Amino acid sequence: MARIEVKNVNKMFGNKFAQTPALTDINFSANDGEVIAITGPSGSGKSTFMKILGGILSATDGEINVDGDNYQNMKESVKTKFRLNHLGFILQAYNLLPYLKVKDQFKLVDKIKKHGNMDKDTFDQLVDKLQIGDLMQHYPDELSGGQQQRVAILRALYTNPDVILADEPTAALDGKMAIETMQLLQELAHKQNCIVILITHDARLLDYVDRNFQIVDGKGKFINVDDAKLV
Ligand SMILES: Nc1ncnc2c1ncn2[C@@H]1O[C@H](COP(=O)(O)OP(=O)(O)OP(=O)(O)O)[C@@H](O)[C@H]1O
Repeated sequence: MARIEVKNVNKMFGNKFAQTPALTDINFSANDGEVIAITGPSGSGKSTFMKILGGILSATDGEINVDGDNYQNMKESVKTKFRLNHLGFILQAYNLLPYLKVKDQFKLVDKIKKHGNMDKDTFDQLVDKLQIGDLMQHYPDELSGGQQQRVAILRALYTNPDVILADEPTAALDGKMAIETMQLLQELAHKQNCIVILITHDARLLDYVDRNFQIVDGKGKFINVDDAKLV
């Protein structure tokens, strides 16, 4: 059985008078050690699907099984604990806390999750790799979009998640940094057996993924990575 299994998931937005389907009958799986790209046109349902995978949004119906447990049926408190211990989110909005300096964004994580966070050596190496050493004393609104994105990436990885969900994680980065970040995510999957699921519009990043799940008009299917046509 795959580590993550999604069966017949539908998502409707709206109210009881008018509903619009955002996702229709989605079936998906992810195994340890895999990098999976989610691709598809704007508005096709990619972010909605990722939010459902991360438990931020509930599906209208269907199953999301993680390690054999139906995520949809978990109590909110269990889901929150699961997210904290297993998931790393890299979101488009970066989600850095505006009133905390960069260094304190990590200290806050230490307060919320006291054990199992990144060791100092690995942290220092990634600070170098992502070039954020000089940013530690700054507040998020003093940073460029790319700098905020790099901090957000390290903060997501800081809890040592085994599932990384990333919504366009390299969109604000220059070409070289985008590729290096993608190589870092690939290394986490292939060497540390994490699952990396990322939404991307950047065809260059497909060189670093194992599988490609394409969503078009709310319907999804795995397609050959080499055949992927990004719209
Ligand atoms: N909270 C919401 N309420 C109502 N409709 C929504 C909501 N969130 C998303 N939608 C709709 O669901 C559809 C899918 O949106 P979604 O953001 O998942 O697409 P996407 O593929 O991630 O797009 P993009 O590539 O532009 O980020 C769109 O028609 C969008 O308008």
